Amino acid sequence: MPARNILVINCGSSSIKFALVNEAHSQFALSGIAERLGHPEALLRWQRGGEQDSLMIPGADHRAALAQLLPLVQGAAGGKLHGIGHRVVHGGERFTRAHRIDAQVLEAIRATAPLAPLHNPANLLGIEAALKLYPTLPQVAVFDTAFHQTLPEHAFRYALPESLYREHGLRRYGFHGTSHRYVSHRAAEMAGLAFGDSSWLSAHLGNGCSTCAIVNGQSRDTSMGLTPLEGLAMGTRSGDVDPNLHAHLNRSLGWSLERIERLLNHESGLLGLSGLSNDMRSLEQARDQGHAGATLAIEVFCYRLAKSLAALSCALPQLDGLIFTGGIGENSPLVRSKTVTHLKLLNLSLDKAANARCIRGVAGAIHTQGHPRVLVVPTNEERQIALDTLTLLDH
Ligand SMILES: Nc1ncnc2c1ncn2[C@@H]1O[C@H](COP(=O)(O)OP(=O)(O)O)[C@@H](O)[C@H]1O
Ligand SMILES: CC(=O)OP(=O)(O)O
Ligand SMILES: [Mg+2]
Repeated sequence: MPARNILVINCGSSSIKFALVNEAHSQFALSGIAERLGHPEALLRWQRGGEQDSLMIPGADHRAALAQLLPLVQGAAGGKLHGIGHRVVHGGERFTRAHRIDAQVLEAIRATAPLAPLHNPANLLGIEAALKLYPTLPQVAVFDTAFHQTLPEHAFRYALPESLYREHGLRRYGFHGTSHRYVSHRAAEMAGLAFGDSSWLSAHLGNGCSTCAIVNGQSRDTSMGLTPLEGLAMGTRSGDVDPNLHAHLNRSLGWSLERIERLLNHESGLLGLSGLSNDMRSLEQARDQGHAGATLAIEVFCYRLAKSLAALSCALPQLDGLIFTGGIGENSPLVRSKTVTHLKLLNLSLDKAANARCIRGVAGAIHTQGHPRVLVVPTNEERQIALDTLTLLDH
């Protein structure tokens, strides 16, 4: 049987990230992004075999952008596309693994939308547009939350009255599960350990950031909660704040819920602290030039990350290694070094040269000999989504 092609779609509110994944090749045949959807300056950018290209698609919505994508995808797949895998951020308690999309699954994703108002409605837009455009192709939903459904109750419950959990689903769900699962599996391979018999801490540091404790192949605790706002300081998200902040801003400044939601999701984190940028690359450059806001933003980011990792170590019987992944985790020796400096009580220590070497997709061990493993493992959510999609289509 020839190697199969899966189109992977990660739909945001104003963008669609996509990749054409072939089960036999680690490089994507095609990948790209359609961004600023709904705006006059909407743009489709893609790369294929080292070549980059772009096309203005003024005013295109999700469906129009997908319609533009299809010929590119079909061309790169040689006319042979086996299915579509969709990233869905929130699957609630219903989904513990990937599911073939049908009317019931769509309804369940819709029902979960109030728990992820920034993510699930966008994911649904992508799925509905793809179903209309490609009605005969099998389509699969792969959930960020699914991997975390193994959290024990003492880790997933908030200290709130039980009825809020039972009647309204208020609990910690966790996100980035596809990435934490992929990198911890790879880390076990790199270390020569069995995934089912090893314990890891993982830090996924992209625009959204989260940590996870993985024991014997299962997620046991994670830093994100009911929504992807809880936990670490991120690009534009605040992470943990005092729960009384909402009431305080409302009473003392008269801010509405919408205003507070915008503050915490879009104006905080690295951007809010630095007053400059949500992009770690820009902040590192500004820090080198003595920018006080950028310096503080990086310090807060790393300290909070270390604090979260130390807290999650409570969920581990032993530590077989700490994993760094995501755009920042894979590319910033500075963030890795500052974070590990706060974790001396976990006996962590980095090898300076190895830490400097692991950037731009280079995987490797960066710890000092005789200390617990620290690994840089490039994530590949698209590949994991494609593999989950193929596994489901095989059954
Ligand atoms: N060389 C680098 N040094 C520091 N940070 C980097 C570097 N390259 C990328 N990043 C950071 O990675 C983050 C984006 O991560 P990524 O995983 O691509 O995001 P997303 O969650 O959108 O997939 C940004 O903060 C970006 O600045
Ligand atoms: C769940 C989440 O935070 O996703 P992203 O990192 O793609 O924003
Ligand atoms: Mg990414």
